[in-house]
Amino acid sequence: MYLERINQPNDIKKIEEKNLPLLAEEIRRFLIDKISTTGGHLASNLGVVELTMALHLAFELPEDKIVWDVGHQAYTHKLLTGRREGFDELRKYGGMSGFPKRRESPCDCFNTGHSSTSISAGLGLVQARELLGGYNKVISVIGDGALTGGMAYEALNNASRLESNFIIVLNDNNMSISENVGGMSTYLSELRTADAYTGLKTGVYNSLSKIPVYGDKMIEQIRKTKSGLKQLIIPGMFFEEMGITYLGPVDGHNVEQMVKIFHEAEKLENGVLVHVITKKGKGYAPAERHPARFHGAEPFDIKTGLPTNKRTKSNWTDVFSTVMRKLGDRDELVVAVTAAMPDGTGLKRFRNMFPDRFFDVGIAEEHAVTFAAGLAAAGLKPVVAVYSSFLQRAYDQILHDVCIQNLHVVFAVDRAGVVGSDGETHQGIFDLSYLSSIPNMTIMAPKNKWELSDMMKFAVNYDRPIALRYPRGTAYDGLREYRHPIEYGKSEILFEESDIALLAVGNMVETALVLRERIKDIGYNCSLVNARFVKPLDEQMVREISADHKLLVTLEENVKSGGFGERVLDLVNSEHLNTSVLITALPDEYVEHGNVDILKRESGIDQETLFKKILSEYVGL
Ligand SMILES: Cc1ncc(C[n+]2csc(CCOP(=O)(O)OP(=O)(O)O)c2C)c(N)n1
Ligand SMILES: CC(=O)[C@@H](O)[C@H](O)COP(=O)(O)O
Ligand SMILES: [Mg+2]
Repeated sequence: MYLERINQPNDIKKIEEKNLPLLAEEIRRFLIDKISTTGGHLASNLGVVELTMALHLAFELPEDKIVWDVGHQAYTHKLLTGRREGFDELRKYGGMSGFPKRRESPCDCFNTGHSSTSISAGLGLVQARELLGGYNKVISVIGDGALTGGMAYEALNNASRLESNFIIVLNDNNMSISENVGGMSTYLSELRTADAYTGLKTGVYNSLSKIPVYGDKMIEQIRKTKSGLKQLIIPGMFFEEMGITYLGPVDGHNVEQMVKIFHEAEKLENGVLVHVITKKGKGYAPAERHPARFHGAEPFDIKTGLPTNKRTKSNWTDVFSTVMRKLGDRDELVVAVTAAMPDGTGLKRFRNMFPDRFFDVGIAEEHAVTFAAGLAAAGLKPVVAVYSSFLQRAYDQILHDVCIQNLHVVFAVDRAGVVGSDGETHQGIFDLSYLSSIPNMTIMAPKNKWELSDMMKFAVNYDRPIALRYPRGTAYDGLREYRHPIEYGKSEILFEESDIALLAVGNMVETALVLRERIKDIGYNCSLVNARFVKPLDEQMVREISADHKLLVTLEENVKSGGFGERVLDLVNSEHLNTSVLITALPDEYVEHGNVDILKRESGIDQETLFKKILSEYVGL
């Protein structure tokens, strides 16, 4: 067992070269075995086993710094830096994160989770090295999918002036989560087949260099010519012209070749991009066949590749997916936009039915929003389906391009609230705050799956910026009989009594329903309001309910700061309404990874904690 011999950084260097393929095999078996029980990002990790080994062989950790873009592919890196035991608790509460974490190991030099940050961060480390010294090589590893993100180009542009070594490894598996998209992806496909031309390049240069005096000039001339011929002769022209040396393409499953090229790369005194070709899911047939399905896998049966836990109920995304298909059918102006998440957001079915009205723009949330603003300005009804935490990136585009112009863009904000095992980078707990602060924005949150459907219909028929947010996981299918038509800015009163009023946002209505039963069981009266609209706030409802309730309790799965509760409190205070307000929301903290129920408990928004808080508040009045 070679893997057992790896207990700390650089132990891989003690393994004989001839045994490295066996180590790679063991790593793959280990990852498949562990992830089949814990779940996790399997396909991307299987693809970079040899690449990671080569990096660890060529460089010295932690003195050299590897920045992993997104970071979902860093499992082999974790193994090779002595974190084998951590895999039993991978992505569990208190256990090892699924992403690089500086607090976890000195070999994790930069935290990631969101895409396309690695070149910027790497360049920062390089410039700091020049000023402060203290460490050695800096290597940013970025995928072809992540290279569709705008930040990557901003960083490349910035790196072009660099006069010291900075290695960028482009891990090209021709896949994002789904098929990769766009011009860069096409360009990389051409480069992938360009190794034939690498020989041509060397041959032409060798022949020319033998011609006295003029040979060198001709080589220089070829270098400067912006012709198609040059594209053939010098692969990687795009990067070369940016001032970044291009090396490759190299077989990302050949450790020896990669180590050699990394050693070449580290000799250069500028930015250098090493183009590495890998296969997503390598070594596990179901993942090779279905890389998207095994990108982020739930626990699965290794033999069949099928999920261990069969889903019996639809999740929120399924409901959104179905309603989008119906809306697309009914209204030809409805178009759909995703930033590289057709599977995760449920837009795949819309794409299959209406390919001309579906736009996957790559991992480019900022662009997605402004692009949608353009679509809306021309009269279409764009629905931007996006995860709450990824939409954070597009704050200015929402404000500057959509809301100032009051354009009709619908934001379907998925994964809103606590998402679980991806952890702090992915929790969707800020959207109510960041969206609420933008004038002209309307924000809704459905209590159950029927309301999600009704709200989507309402949103596409509205004519200004509008967002609705819903969580990850199973869609609530209770309270079916409460399906009052959606009225702009109006909440839905589900139970009207006195004493305590629970004002709940979206999925918190389900929790509030149980809380209400418990409150009533101990003898108090309790009303329950489904807020429906976070913005505009249903002020009339707050005024009326304040009149006969001593305590208003707001419930939301969002940080308190800038959330729904603060809006209610602000109204109560500013109008001196005769009631008290208890805001229940997430604290001003990042929520780490783990099981959603545990995380909610730790954050104080689980049913039990809420019950105690409400009672103690009410009794104390
Ligand atoms: C800003 C942002 N948007 C979307 C995602 C979701 N996401 C995670 S990995 C990924 C695909 C990355 O593709 P690539 O960089 O090629 O890595 P691979 O999985 O192919 O190794 C996407 C879209 C994200 N992490 N960050
Ligand atoms: C790494 C990444 O950002 C995605 O793969 C994310 O983990 C997907 O999350 P869901 O599982 O909620 O679709
Ligand atoms: Mg990829």
